[in-house]
Amino acid sequence: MEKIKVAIVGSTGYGGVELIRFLLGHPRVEIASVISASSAGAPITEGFPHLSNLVTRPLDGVDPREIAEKADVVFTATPSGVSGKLVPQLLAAGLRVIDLSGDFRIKDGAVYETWYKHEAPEAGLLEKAVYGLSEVNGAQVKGAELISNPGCYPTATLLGLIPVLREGWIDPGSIIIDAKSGVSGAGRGTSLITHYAEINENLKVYKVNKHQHIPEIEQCLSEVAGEAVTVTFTTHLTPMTRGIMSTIYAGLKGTYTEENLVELYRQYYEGKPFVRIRESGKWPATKEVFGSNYCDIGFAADPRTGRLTIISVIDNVVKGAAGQAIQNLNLMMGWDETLGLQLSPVYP
Ligand SMILES: NC(=O)C1=CN([C@@H]2O[C@H](COP(=O)(O)OP(=O)(O)OC[C@H]3O[C@@H](n4cnc5c(N)ncnc54)[C@H](OP(=O)(O)O)[C@@H]3O)[C@@H](O)[C@H]2O)C=CC1
Ligand SMILES: CC(=O)N[C@@H](CCC(=O)OP(=O)(O)O)C(=O)O
Repeated sequence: MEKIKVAIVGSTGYGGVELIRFLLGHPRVEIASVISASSAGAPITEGFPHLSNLVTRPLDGVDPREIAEKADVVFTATPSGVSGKLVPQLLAAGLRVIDLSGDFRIKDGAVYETWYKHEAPEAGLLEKAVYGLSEVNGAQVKGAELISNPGCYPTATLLGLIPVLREGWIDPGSIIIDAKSGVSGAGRGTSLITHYAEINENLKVYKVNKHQHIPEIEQCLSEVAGEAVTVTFTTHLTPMTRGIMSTIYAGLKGTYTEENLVELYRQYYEGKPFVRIRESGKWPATKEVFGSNYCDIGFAADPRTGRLTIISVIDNVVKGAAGQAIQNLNLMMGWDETLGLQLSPVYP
């Protein structure tokens, strides 16, 4: 079977290393270049012995022309601010790009600058970038030149909310999202907040009303609802390595049972292999998706308060980053979207 060649910039970060893990098992992909800004020339196995005998080529430097000579598609698993400057050069060199950062997700540059606190990429590229929420935007992803991979919290939250919002079953002004993440969501760099002694046996709230994923969630929900939607979104850091649980509350506009919700979601996600809907009264846990590309969703509808609770879980490094990026590569190329991603969650 003919293979395409891919390169990974930021291959020494959590997202990059996870891309390598899945792409090594992808039947239609050859990893042509693993790239590092700080360790070019060194073998990747120096920092990641678990890749011994699996990735034998040394790390390449960040040179868009060289990358274009080796590869057809490049993943940029680079920090926000870095992607915004690098991606235009990669596109100009003729590459197709799947960017994992937040730099191309927000269509309005001024909104981006308010939340990310640095300069937005050029407006034309923000317009061109396809927001790669695979289950929702798969048709636009096909053939795209630049895919902006969604954030980890937005992935769990939007997949949990879109069907019920689109159907008009909830009040768009009533949405509250309470989300928790494992520490790998913060990337591989060390910081006091993710230091073992600070997070072990601890639960921390952070970036209250200031999280950079708020405008991304609101942008997508507003498109779905056809009106401006604002949300209350609170993030927590938990003492686990991987996993996101997004617990979402909204006021119901009618009397809907959990059975109605299960049916609605199963219909909406029919033919979408990575979204699994729990039956009534069963709620998903982060361990049930650990190491996999699944998003599992469950519900509780409370007739006493008229409120709906949606619980949506993903592995932040997989469905929240590298896995969805590969799903988007598959959709971009017109392949079966599960190629290279058919791993069950790790248990126990
Ligand atoms: N971790 C997660 O769960 C998620 C992460 N993301 C986003 O994906 C991106 C990658 O995240 P993650 O892997 O966790 O981050 P990490 O901090 O673990 O890795 C980022 C990598 O980027 C590389 N890098 C840094 N500066 C440059 C530069 N100037 N040019 C080229 N490469 C550079 C670094 O490697 P080196 O110095 O070797 O080049 C580093 O390994 C980020 O934008 C993040 O916000 C999105 C969803 C979820
Ligand atoms: C636990 C943790 O710190 N998570 C990070 C997720 C960041 C991320 O994924 O960055 P993007 O904006 O590129 O999506 C955070 O809350 O900022």
